[in-house]
Amino acid sequence: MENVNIFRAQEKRYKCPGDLVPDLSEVLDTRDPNSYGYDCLQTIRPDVFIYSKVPGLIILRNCVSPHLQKYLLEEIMFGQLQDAKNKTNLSPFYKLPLETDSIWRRYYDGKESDLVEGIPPTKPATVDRLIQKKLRWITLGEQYDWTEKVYPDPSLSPPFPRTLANFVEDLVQSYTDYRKWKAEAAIVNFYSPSDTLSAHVDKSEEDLTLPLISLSIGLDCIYLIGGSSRSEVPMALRLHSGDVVIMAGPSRQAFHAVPKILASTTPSHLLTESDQWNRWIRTKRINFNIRQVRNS
Ligand SMILES: O=C(O)CCC(=O)C(=O)O
Ligand SMILES: [Fe+2]
Repeated sequence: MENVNIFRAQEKRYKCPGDLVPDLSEVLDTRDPNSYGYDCLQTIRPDVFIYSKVPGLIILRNCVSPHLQKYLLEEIMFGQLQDAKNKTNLSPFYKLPLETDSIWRRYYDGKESDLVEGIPPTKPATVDRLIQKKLRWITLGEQYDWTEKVYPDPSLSPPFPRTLANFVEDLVQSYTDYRKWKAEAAIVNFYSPSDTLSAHVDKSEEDLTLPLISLSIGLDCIYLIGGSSRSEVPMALRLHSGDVVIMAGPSRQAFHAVPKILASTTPSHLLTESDQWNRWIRTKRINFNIRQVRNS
């Protein structure tokens, strides 16, 4: 029988309020050769690792260049977030201004105290609160429906952003056996230091053997990944800005979670001359979680 408490105990172990740091002594950090479990890592190319305890998982250390990290963040905030076709967790609850008057644009231009009307019974909220706290995800390409847990008719979806697709398709081709893998949908997760993502398996895609690829930008996090049930003890991995994880093979259907975002770990290359940008990025981890949805 599944003992859900085994995974949950590890989530509890790392989860702690905001700026506090949990005990990292059993967390694998690919940037620290003295860290726990480092000797179990196998280097298959410089900066590319596999880990015997999680078959199929590929860790690409520092794989997204600083330039591309910034480009992807700017494209999300100044581009995709302004387009009503890309759904966010806020879409059903607020009358969001879009295009050049988007909540991001207002925030960025110093109008963070502006109120945005809620769709009743949701109360209005300031632009600052929406950007800093309430925006948790946006979908790109095929728009996953979180309520029905399905991907609706693809002909209604906006196209998948090309730069991001080219980048991850090359990685999947280089490091897995899937030569024709296509980026069709992404969930972009925004986390602040007190946010967590609880244990789950992503299983709405048609072919659950096709790899899933995940880019981390901004604050470091602790990422847990176990096996096919919550009874297996997960490994804890510290992910840094620029790291990529490919969940291929058995790891594609493994339980995983993000119990902790580590405050004050933003790399300086993500800062700009804008105070508003810096105030936002200093307290965020942004995860691009990319899938092929359809059977090839
Ligand atoms: O934030 C992460 O690294 C993982 C996100 C995730 O598992 C998901 O979006 O399904
Ligand atoms: Fe996931």
